Amino acid sequence: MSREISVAIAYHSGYGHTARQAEFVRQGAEEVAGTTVHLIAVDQITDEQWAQLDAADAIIFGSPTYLGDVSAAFRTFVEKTSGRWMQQQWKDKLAAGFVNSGAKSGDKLHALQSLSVFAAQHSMMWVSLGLLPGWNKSTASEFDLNRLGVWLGAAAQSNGDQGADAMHKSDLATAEHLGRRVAEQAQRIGA
Ligand SMILES: Cc1cc2nc3c(=O)[nH]c(=O)nc-3n(C[C@H](O)[C@H](O)[C@H](O)COP(=O)(O)O)c2cc1C
Repeated sequence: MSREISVAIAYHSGYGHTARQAEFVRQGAEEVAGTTVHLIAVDQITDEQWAQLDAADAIIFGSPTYLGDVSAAFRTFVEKTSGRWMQQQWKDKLAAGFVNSGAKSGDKLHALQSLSVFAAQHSMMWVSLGLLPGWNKSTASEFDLNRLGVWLGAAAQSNGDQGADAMHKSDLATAEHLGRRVAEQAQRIGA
């Protein structure tokens, strides 16, 4: 039997690509019965949304990769959590992350590692992607889930000359998978 849980997605997107990825994370979490999802753009965060973060069972963090790390706007949000960090207010909440970049690698693993260290500083419990890598055999397809072969979270690559509507189907399905997995884990831990 499902219980009521809440999953918050706290993300930044400068040009809309990571926002679209966040939408798919939301869809995935909403596929799990009993889950309420709050989608929060951290550069416009309101007091009500801070309260949603504080009340969430799980927070999924998302950022584009800018110069090999999370964006400055995401980092501003990170620093704004320091009061909560001092009180360890988010201790034992589930956490997970997703990142996006222009290049296939683009050093986005480093941005994802920043998200996981941020979660660890809050003593949160990190949920990995839970997928084997795709697109890594002669018979494989670029439309496999996890085509970019990341374990720590969900990754996406967005062509620099195209808008968010052209994002790769695999990356969006991988983002959806992450949202679903986090909500399932929140359900399981709460059971
Ligand atoms: C300031 C800046 C720095 C960037 N640095 C990187 C980078 O280090 N690696 C990379 O692959 N792409 C980099 N990009 C490309 C973005 O990661 C890419 O365009 C991404 O889709 C932007 O996401 P957004 O639309 O959510 O802001 C950079 C873009 C900007 C604007």
